[in-house]
Amino acid sequence: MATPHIAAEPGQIAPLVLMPGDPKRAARIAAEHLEGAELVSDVRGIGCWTGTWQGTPMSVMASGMGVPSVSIYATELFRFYGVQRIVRVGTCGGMSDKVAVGDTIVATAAHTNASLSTLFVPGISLSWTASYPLLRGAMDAAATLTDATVHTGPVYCSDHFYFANPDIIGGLAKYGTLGVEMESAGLYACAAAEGGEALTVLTVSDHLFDGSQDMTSEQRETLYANSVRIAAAALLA
Ligand SMILES: O=P(O)(O)O[C@H]1O[C@H](CO)[C@@H](O)[C@H]1O
Ligand SMILES: O=c1cc[nH]c(=O)[nH]1
Repeated sequence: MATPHIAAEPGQIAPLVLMPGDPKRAARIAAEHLEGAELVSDVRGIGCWTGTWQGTPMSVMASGMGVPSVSIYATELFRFYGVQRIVRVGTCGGMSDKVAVGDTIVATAAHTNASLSTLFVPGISLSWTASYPLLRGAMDAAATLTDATVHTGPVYCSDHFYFANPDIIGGLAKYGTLGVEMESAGLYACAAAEGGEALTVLTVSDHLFDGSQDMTSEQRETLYANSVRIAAAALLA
């Protein structure tokens, strides 16, 4: 049975899902990395392809931008399609001197200004964290990549792309936050709520402290090779 946002029939989406934000990146990943990829849903232009990765069924589906969007897709995948693991393959802005444009960040946790941290348990601001088995699988894979610079640590999942308050960015950077993006907390929250597993792997596409090496929109769509390799290995771990 289809959901309001996904047209696939039960069984057409694999238990393992790669989830970029950008629908065009999803199409590219499916075309370049999945064998026998078939489009199984295209509601609102959010394509979902299912094929195999090294013989194991895997799907690629975009999340769109922001916590509300990723929360809809992640919830419907976990709750109605039997999805067990979702790994986001995204981009982020660097907000630490330790990371450079082109590096990869594996997000162990997600700070957020989104309301969902305080929606679930009255009086408590919940911490959103990655699934440990996925995190371990990602780092085992990262250790084999000699051409990748991979960092682990918390990221900031922001509800605002253009509202880069210097006090917030500076404060989060002081406490070891590596990058800013817009979906990880929503994904981790939905995994926690639905009993699934989730991880976020990010390519640093620009840097908040030094914009000289920032990627173009085309580079953000296409330069994800290390993130995809790490994300797929995590799904298969
Ligand atoms: O490149 P994606 O995966 O979309 O991720 C980042 O890019 C978008 C903002 O440009 C937000 O979705 C942010 O999280
Ligand atoms: O959300 C995002 C994504 C990439 N770069 C940013 O600065 N923010």
